[in-house]
Amino acid sequence: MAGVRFEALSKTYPGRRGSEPVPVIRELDLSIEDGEFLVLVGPSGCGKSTLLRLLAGLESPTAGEIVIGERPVSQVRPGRRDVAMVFQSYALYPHLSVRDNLSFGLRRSRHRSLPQLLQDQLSQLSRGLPAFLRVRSPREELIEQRVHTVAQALELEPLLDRLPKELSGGQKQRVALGRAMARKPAVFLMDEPLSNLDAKLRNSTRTRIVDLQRELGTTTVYVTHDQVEAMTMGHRIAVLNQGRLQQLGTPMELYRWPSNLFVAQFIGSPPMTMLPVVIGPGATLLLGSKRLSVEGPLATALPVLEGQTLTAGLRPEGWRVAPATNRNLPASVLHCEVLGNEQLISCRLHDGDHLVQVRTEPDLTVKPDDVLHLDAEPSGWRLFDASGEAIAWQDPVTAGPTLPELN
Ligand SMILES: Nc1ncnc2c1ncn2[C@@H]1O[C@H](COP(=O)(O)OP(=O)(O)OP(=O)(O)O)[C@@H](O)[C@H]1O
Repeated sequence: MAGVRFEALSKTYPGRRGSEPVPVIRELDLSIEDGEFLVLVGPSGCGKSTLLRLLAGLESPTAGEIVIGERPVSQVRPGRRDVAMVFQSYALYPHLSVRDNLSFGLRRSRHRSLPQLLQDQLSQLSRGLPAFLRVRSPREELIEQRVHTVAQALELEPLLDRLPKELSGGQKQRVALGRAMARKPAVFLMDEPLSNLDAKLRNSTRTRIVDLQRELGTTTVYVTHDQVEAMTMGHRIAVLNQGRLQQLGTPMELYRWPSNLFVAQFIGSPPMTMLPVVIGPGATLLLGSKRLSVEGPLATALPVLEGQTLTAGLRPEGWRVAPATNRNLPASVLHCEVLGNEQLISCRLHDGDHLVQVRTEPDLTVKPDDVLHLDAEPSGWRLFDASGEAIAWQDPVTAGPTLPELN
């Protein structure tokens, strides 16, 4: 097993017929620990699949290096990189049984002497014969053993003799996972492997992947668009935008302390509400006629910022529906969604006409056009400057606030 390092990695596709070249990955530096489960997220077209393809060797970098373990691999052919990729489309061989799909990568292994090759051929040819006539090379035995272990782990044993067309989507995806696992690669690459599955199957396969990764300890890079997968599966999340790394951290670090506006709005569903505020005296934010208090690490940064206009963000659970006072914010309800265990209310603040998403308990009865009075959790505020960088976001290493740079 091995960690992975991207060192100043860039990939630019040549433009078509005289059009501009397309930079897709831009000077990316990122280290993935040995045994880590890293989730890669970002908007469509930000370069996630390209990064996986670069790591797998299906694309060559324009500049920079990729290191697997301690080995630079930019010049190494895909088959020699010891990585296995699982795609959204499963990519099973339609004419091969589940058993043969699982063992396909193992049979293709190249380092064999001529006698081994002959022994393996003989072993393959005799597969259809009655057991007492069959010749089994040691390698063939090993392959059978691996297929058996993987089939057991993924509950594929009853399906081993079926063809892919005789499987459900979830079963096909388990075969695709099994094929990657059977090879015991140094690194697993997974490109939205669950996106073709229905919600229930997605949940069960998600936990199965997490358990398997923990058991095998194989370094894994997992691309997804799904917020739940991003928050629950990985040790860390890397957020990409336009080929640049925006933030790397544990799911809760990114959720609680996004390092910029992009991450704040990309991580979390529904996203943070963003409001233009002026920093007032005594750790307060001025929004229209209202004064909102701030507590926590951010409050210590506010005195030096007094008078500045910044963007303030609050997560949906940072708002609370409260009895009317002259301190809280009146808002008109636009619509509500009851999701069983919670309710999401979209409303429009009377101060400044801003849209706000509020997460409440499901039993609160509200309807469109009702007026609610909202309190903001003082420690829930996050602040961003004009360039979109977070102010005083908590440094996860020191767990202390990073104070803003003063001009
Ligand atoms: N072979 C290619 N030639 C030119 N441009 C390409 C090529 N492959 C990808 N691109 C472009 O590179 C950008 C990144 O593509 P990539 O598939 O890596 O994005 P992604 O983040 O995986 O997107 P999605 O989430 O939609 O799958 C896109 O703008 C895409 O059009």
